[in-house]
Amino acid sequence: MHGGAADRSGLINVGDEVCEVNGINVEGKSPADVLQILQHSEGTITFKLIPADPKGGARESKMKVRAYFDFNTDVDPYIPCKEAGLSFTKGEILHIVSQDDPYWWQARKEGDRNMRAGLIPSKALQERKIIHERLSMADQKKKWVLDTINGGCIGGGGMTCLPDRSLAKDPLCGSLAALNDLGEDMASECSVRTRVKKVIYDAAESDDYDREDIATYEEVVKLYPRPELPRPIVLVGPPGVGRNELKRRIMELNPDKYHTPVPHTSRSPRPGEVNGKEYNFVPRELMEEQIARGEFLEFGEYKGNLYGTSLESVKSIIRSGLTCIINPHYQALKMLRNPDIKPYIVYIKPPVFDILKSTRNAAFAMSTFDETNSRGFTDDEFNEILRSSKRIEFLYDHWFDEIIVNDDFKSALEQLLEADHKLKTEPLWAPAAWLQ
Ligand SMILES: Nc1ncnc2c1ncn2[C@@H]1O[C@H](COP(=O)(O)OP(=O)(O)OP(=O)(O)O)[C@@H](O)[C@H]1O
Repeated sequence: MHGGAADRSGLINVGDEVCEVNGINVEGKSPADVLQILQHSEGTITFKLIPADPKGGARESKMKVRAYFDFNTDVDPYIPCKEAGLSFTKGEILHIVSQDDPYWWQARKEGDRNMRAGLIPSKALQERKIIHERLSMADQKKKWVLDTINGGCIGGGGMTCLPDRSLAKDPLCGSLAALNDLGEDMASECSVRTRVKKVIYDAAESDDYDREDIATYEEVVKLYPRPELPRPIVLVGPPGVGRNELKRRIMELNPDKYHTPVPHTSRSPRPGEVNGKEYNFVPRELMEEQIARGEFLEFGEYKGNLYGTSLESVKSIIRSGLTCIINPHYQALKMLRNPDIKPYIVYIKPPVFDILKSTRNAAFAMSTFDETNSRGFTDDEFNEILRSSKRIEFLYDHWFDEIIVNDDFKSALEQLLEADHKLKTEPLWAPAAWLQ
């Protein structure tokens, strides 16, 4: 292990061949056999080695990654040696020091310079675990449907059938509970979708595509602030959580610093509307062509007219040296997260139901689920906000640079201003791919 006793002694190197341990010939023996001998040895241990080519010694890798999952060495059923494992939580930065083994990499936590390296699952191993997890979940759902039908639970005498939640305890099924909740959410979403939005946006990519992505590790580097090209702030969150209000207020506080792109529309200007101010008015055919070419971050149709935000409008604000602030539909994240834009993604999270309801009611907040915006939120709508927040977190939380809980509005705004200050003054971890 990097940083372990053998490594620190400087006497044993990667590639050395072990011939004898305490005088016992171990040629042809497996590593497990040699470990047995070591476990039964006391005091000084003597190795007889054939040294590897001194010039061919393994160099410590400099790769840093952000972990996109939690790993707990105490509960992992596959780790060859629990004591040698390195537990971590989602979002932590790990310094990968060795990828020699295809299944178990060696890593240190960023900043822990003196710490001995520990074993972590390799990308390939973690991907296999996730695929296994998804397959067992699909099997479980199939089994549940069959059991339900065979057991006569559908319409059967008031009996309630629920999927077996105990599976969530299996370490390989760690996110099963989240997925089950999600399944229920999707079913219940249908019942709440009676709302009419002012503008219904569609993004080019679908959620299902994103769910196919297997998030394990992402190589990261420190990105230094460039005042001439400020990174845009992207506010994501469930509809109705308050992203628009936060964007409006931050721009009101600093009109010379923050800008938001002017949306495009295919509808004709109304009296008094100026092209490039309220909207960029474009002919429908042109907007359709631009959408087909993938030039729109998000788009949708409302009352026969197209509306959307173009990628170019975001880029032109960045080039002007102003901080672009946008609150797109969460499906636009995939398109935004690229080296040209380098977004700083802030997730606006709703507080728990009681606080969500009391803060919004106290502020006489207007429901964004109501087309006329003339009434408060209903309990169903608060629940819908919470349900869609769970869904967004499940799909995209590994991309969030910052999470702000929007309970008290003033404090949420302060946190957003602090986040922007950090963005402008500190080097922050970002995907290495953005610099290549
Ligand atoms: N922390 C808060 N406390 C009280 N009211 C709030 C808070 N945050 C937002 N609101 C109010 O909630 C309502 C909805 O906010 P907003 O329009 O910003 O939501 P949104 O996330 O942009 O939703 P949509 O994407 O559906 O337009 C507004 O009336 C806003 O003033």
